[in-house]
Amino acid sequence: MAREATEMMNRCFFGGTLTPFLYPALCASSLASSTARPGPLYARCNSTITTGPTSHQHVPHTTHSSHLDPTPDNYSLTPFADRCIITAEAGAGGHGCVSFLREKYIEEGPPNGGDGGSGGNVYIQAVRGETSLHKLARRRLIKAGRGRNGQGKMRGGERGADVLITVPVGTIVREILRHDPIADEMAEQWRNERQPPKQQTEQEEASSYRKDKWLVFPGMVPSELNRMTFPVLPPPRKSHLAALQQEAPIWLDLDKHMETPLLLAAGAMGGLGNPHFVLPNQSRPKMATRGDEGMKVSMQLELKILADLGLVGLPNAGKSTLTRALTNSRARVGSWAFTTLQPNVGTVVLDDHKGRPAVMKRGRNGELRENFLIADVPGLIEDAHLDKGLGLGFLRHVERAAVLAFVIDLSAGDAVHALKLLWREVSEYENLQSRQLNADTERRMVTYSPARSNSSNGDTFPEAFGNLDPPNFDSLKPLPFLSSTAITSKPWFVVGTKADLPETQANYEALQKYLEGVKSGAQPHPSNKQNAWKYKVQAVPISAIRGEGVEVIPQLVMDLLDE
Ligand SMILES: Nc1nc2c(ncn2[C@@H]2O[C@H](COP(=O)(O)OP(=O)(O)OP(=O)(O)O)[C@@H](O)[C@H]2O)c(=O)[nH]1
Ligand SMILES: [Mg+2]
Repeated sequence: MAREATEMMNRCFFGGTLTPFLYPALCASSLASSTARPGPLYARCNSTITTGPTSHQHVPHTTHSSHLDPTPDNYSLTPFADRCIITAEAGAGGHGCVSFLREKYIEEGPPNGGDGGSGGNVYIQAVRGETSLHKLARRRLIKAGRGRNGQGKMRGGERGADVLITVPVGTIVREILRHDPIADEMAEQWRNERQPPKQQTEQEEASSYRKDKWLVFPGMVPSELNRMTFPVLPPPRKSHLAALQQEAPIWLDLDKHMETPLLLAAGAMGGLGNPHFVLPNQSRPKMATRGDEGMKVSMQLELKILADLGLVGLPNAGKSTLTRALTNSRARVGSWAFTTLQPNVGTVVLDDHKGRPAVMKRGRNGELRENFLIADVPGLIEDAHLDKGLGLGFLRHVERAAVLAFVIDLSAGDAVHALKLLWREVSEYENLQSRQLNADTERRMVTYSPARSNSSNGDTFPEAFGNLDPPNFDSLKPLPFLSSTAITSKPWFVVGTKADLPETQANYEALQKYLEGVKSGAQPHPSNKQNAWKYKVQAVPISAIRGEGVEVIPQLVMDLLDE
């Protein structure tokens, strides 16, 4: 019985986009030929076919709340943030140690101070379970552990603890600022090496005491310190892990679950113990170097939910009720505008072995899809693209949805007008995004100017090269751009909700007629854009509050995912 009904429903729905349960008059002829059984059909969300009130009957107003018609206080609210700025600081290195061997009969033993441990690394990983950036937004500074100092008896310091930043899948990471003391030092040294050699006195050759670099034997008096000669400072060092570090500036689009973390900032190197400074004339050096300071990277994190279906609609259209009807989510539902203040993500289970018809769909790598994600965002109002209402801030979550569903309240006036209004806001948002992308591209463009050749003056190449500034290799490479499909080229369909209310049928029919026109090209695409997707566009009438008509949506979404 259930199978027959579903088949018939599909035939009705996909053949002429008619629904026997909501608007029986529209489907009467096709039903008459396909079924001999009398009585209206009701297909509920859980696929049990029952008899219920017909469309002209009012929904009996009951005081009982249910999953689909909950009381306004029946919802779950999880903390949510989709943007934050964090500073990741790699661990500083531990200091080297000044120590000497002390044993019986060995009065003045050789130096045996260990090296400092290197600092901890900062990693990032996009994981499936995370849904929000609120935890990171609260922390702001994320610091890896400092390496421990070296100790006597040649004992090296322990490494600093690593930190792992876990973010939801769909997070975009952009570097804002970077402070890398070792890279700065290396650049400085590079420049100095290319300067014409100065006449240095022997006194200058040996480095002087630099408090930020040297650590001296405890108990040393200032006069002794002044008399001390310090060896030349060892060159700046980077940990071998720094080679795996993300290139500057960091620009990541973490749109897949990551099995292994990605290194953002490698920990700094520890200082050198006093055995490193033994010289022929100084067998007992009383100095060690301090550990390096860790690098700091400030980044902007932005979450753009990666849902398969994004719901776009005016406030109070019934988006959250539809999310509840399709999923187990407990999005807030209320009969006023802006009930939803933050995006809700629900998981639509395609086959939960409870009688819901299995929707067959294989993913890119051949595995059977068991579920898909649906993003319910706050309602859009007119001029949302000018940052009115809450729309603009949340449109980024539908921007990356594979399929868009325009949810339109059939009982709230002209549905075609509402659809055009929604499309206008969405396409304005898209224009805004492309303008921003162009500005970004311009900012990142590198103007190529060939190096001036001085060969006519008889200069040799290395000398001519020596006069140039150090090349900034990072700026020479084109940075990867975030690939995103234009919103207007995404497949979409319209969900006409509240079809259980009286006098919605004419509105639905007008909407259906308009969409036929769009599909055939008689009407312009509601976004007024050329090449916008319109091939299989259709409207689905539903009553989310009763869970009627919603069962066709999963199959529709799965079909459109291939587009
Ligand atoms: N009769 C009827 N009422 C519905 C239906 N769907 C939703 N409603 C009612 O419409 C009102 C608004 O529903 P919501 O789901 O909160 O609407 P929304 O689009 O999420 O609203 P915002 O979050 O404010 O944008 C609630 O009172 C629902 O009970 C439906 O199919 N039929
Ligand atoms: Mg809502």
